[in-house]
Amino acid sequence: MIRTTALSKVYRSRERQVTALDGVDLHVREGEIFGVLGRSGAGKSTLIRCVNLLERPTSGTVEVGGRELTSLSASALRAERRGIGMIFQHFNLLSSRTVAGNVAVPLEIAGVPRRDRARRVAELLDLVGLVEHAKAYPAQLSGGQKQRVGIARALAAEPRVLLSDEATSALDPETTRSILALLRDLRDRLGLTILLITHEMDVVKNICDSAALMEGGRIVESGTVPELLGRSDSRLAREMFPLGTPALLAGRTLVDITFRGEETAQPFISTLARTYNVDVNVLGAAVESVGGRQIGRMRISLDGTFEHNVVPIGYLREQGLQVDVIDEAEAGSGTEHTTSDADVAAADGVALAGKEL
Ligand SMILES: Nc1ncnc2c1ncn2[C@@H]1O[C@H](COP(=O)(O)OP(=O)(O)OP(=O)(O)O)[C@@H](O)[C@H]1O
Repeated sequence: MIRTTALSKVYRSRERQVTALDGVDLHVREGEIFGVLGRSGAGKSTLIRCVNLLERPTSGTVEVGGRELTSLSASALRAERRGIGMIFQHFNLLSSRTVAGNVAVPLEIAGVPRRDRARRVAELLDLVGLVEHAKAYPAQLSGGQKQRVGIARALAAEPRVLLSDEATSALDPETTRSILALLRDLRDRLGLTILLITHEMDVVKNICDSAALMEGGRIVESGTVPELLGRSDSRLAREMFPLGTPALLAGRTLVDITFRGEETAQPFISTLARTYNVDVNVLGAAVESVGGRQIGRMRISLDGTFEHNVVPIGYLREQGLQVDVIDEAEAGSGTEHTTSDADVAAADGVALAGKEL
């Protein structure tokens, strides 16, 4: 649905030049929610602004819905942009207009007749749960309500694509969750494709089907969340589902289990303990339930050395779980044999807390 090819953007001023994008190949599939993560200055805003050509790339191409935007005339580009809505961190609402008045702006620009406009605005406010606030002014709204107005306005022209530029960064965690739930619901109901940029790992973890990590104007890692989880070297997966540095325990085997939605670990762990009569300790888990399916990682320790546990580990692998046995090279400094399982569990915690890049 969205494809950028070898996208580059160089900002030049008299004193210096900055390469904000350096050959970005991005592919967002139709109907997915795709999150781009990265530290400040990584190039995220430039990328999203290049997708609807608010910013002209220095080189490379941008395709949205099969049309190459970079080759369109100004008027054809204006028409294509109607199919791309955008929401912003600071909402960008007109303070002198009511909620309904703000949502009506794109319809007025598109020349929609007054009666149709009123009907469409009512539908949009219903969609975002703001019917009762139609006559309120932005100053009378909470941050979450303002962002709902921003979302309704972005959807006014019935776009197929929604771009979100740090849309929840100015909101508290609970409001963030409700806005993310709204975005997911809108994607499901309207079949939207959503590209969002964020510096919050929790946003990606909560709603994204796919994610990319940007650094220095490049995409250094990308894939669907299950694909990323399947890569042992994925930084995004480690940040999303952190288990901490493993600490080896004398006479026990440490194992990391990754499950990607097709299976859940817990029933297998119980079966494992019963069938093979092994003592299993869960040392840490970073698990999220997405659409009724569990994805995440879990660290367990099994009684005995690796040689003693070849069969139970084989059993876990046969269940379709990704199983990584941790050896000394990967373990952290806590390898003293006095470390107890309880210490390790306390150190790892059940890592569900928010994490920022
Ligand atoms: N209009 C501009 N003129 C010159 N340099 C710019 C301009 N916009 C961005 N840059 C530079 O391009 C680089 C990427 O900036 P960009 O805003 O895309 O990063 P970002 O990942 O979105 O960061 P943030 O999360 O802080 O917004 C930075 O070095 C920034 O200083």
